[in-house]
Amino acid sequence: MQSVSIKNVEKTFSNTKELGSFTVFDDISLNIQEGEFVSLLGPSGCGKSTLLNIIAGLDKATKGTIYVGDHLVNGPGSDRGVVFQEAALMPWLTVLDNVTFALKKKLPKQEAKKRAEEYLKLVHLSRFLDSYPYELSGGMKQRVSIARALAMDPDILLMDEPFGALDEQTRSMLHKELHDIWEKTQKTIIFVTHNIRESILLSDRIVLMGTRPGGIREVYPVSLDRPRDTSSTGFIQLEKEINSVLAKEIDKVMKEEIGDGYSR
Ligand SMILES: Nc1ncnc2c1ncn2[C@@H]1O[C@H](COP(=O)(O)OP(=O)(O)OP(=O)(O)O)[C@@H](O)[C@H]1O
Repeated sequence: MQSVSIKNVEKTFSNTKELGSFTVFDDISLNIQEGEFVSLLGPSGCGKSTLLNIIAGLDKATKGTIYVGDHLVNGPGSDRGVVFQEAALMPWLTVLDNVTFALKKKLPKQEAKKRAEEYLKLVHLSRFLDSYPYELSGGMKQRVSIARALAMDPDILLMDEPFGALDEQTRSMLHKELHDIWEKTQKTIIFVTHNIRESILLSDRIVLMGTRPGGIREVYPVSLDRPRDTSSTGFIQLEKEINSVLAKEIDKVMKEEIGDGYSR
């Protein structure tokens, strides 16, 4: 497994339609330990996905550096697997073939198939190997997408609101599955969300980001015992504490977007 070290990272988009040159955040530094589960939490537009994409190597920082272990990130790499909000499966391939597809580039066909089956078992989809994506629910598609990323055996799993489009029950089932997978595989996970509960349920640390100016507002270590109980005093207290800071950040965004007419 590997650590991730983010050093003085800035991201500016030049020539945006509305704002011209626009700096999303100007100086983000954060060290994530091997095997740690870290959530990036914050209001819409604060740059969570932008930061995740820079770590993934899908976007470039304007300034600063990212290291995975002692390796400088300058593009996508097999040490990092990404899971997005939409599963983006290949509709013409079965569940098994979707997971086997990329594996076949690095393993002989039979081995790739065996490995894909193993990871599909881990996400409880062994009965659906021959199904096509259109035959699956949203939660099942997301499980395929998690299996596909894990099967490549990356050191780091980067997840961008992976459960954001799912109903509450499915989301809660997948929280448990992801927790078990994380315990079993000991992967380093960076998880983007704007859901406070989700971040407390899953994380070792929660990094709260804000906007205008963009950056890290607070870092909350979560020391509650796992599996976490949403009705425990510690859970509720932390939820309240984070909510009071996040609500201020959201107000700032809403006032700026809607103007003086906005009130909570
Ligand atoms: N390619 C781009 N060109 C110009 N601006 C961009 C681009 N990508 C993102 N932005 C801007 O950067 C800011 C941060 O976007 P980002 O998607 O990272 O936010 P986020 O915190 O992930 O939001 P959400 O929770 O809504 O997904 C936004 O203001 C967005 O409009």
